[in-house]
Amino acid sequence: MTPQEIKAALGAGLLSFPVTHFDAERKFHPESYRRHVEWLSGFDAPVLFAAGGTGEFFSLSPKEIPGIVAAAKEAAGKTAIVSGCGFGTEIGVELARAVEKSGADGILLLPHYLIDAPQEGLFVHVKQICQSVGIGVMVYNRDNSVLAVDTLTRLCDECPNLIGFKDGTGDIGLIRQITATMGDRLTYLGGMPTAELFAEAYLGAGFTTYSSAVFNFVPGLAVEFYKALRAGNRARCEEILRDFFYPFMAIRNRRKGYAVAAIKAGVRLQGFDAGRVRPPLDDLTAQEEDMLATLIAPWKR
Ligand SMILES: O=C([O-])C(=O)C[C@H](O)[C@@H](O)C(=O)[O-]
Repeated sequence: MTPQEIKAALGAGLLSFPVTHFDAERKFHPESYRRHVEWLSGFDAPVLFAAGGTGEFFSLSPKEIPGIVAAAKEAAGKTAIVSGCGFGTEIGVELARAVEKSGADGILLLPHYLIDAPQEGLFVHVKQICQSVGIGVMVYNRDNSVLAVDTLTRLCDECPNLIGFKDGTGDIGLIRQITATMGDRLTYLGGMPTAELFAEAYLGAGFTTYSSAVFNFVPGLAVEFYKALRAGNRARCEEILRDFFYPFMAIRNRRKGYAVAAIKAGVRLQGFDAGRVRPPLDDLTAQEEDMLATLIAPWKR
């Protein structure tokens, strides 16, 4: 896909980040992953993100990621696949080139590793990643990698293939300034943990769409929420928030890392052999998994 094609696809609907499936030794488990991606691509998601945050990008070796992208491409049919990318600039450039060769339709650049950096350093980092590939790039704005409006403007001027901006800061003032300044130069994607909890506010701030982690295991419900939101059906959104998202949030908030581990548990509960999370994350306890099973029972496939 060209950068403009992936930009349009990103803006066409609800997005999601499949978990990465592991076997008993916590090695990538392609067969189970492909079955899951194939199931998800049957729902209304124009783009899926392989090896993103929910896909435990931070626990994968850069060598594993092109294979994960290739497996997602094989299983996804017409659904476009964007790959996670990140770490420092050197690794990021190598990884960006490798996933482009594996067929990725675009790249999501996650925050660089560990250290805080000045705006000029972030500018050079993002620019070098963009210039290393021909496919579209979107930046994930959060933690140690928050771009000021001026930096983003310079990047858009110098990198025609920078097509997307995903936000995980929750800083409504900043993101409104960005959408008001950059207009339709970028596609905007809400990416707070359990994005539905913030989706209405992000749409109000000019965002195009959001990514749903729970789409991994209750895709029908995630799509229903998305459609109700887009149709302005606030009553239905609030009902789904109360029946599903707030109880899910209570489980997710029990321990650090559950924004990913609870999603993987949900995928296992739907009958996929997704395996356990890799350290430094940890899995839900048996009791917490039972709570999740009760919550998702009405949406069992
Ligand atoms: O990198 C990631 O996996 C995300 O931040 C996307 C998730 O889908 C997030 O939006 C969520 O938890 O709903």
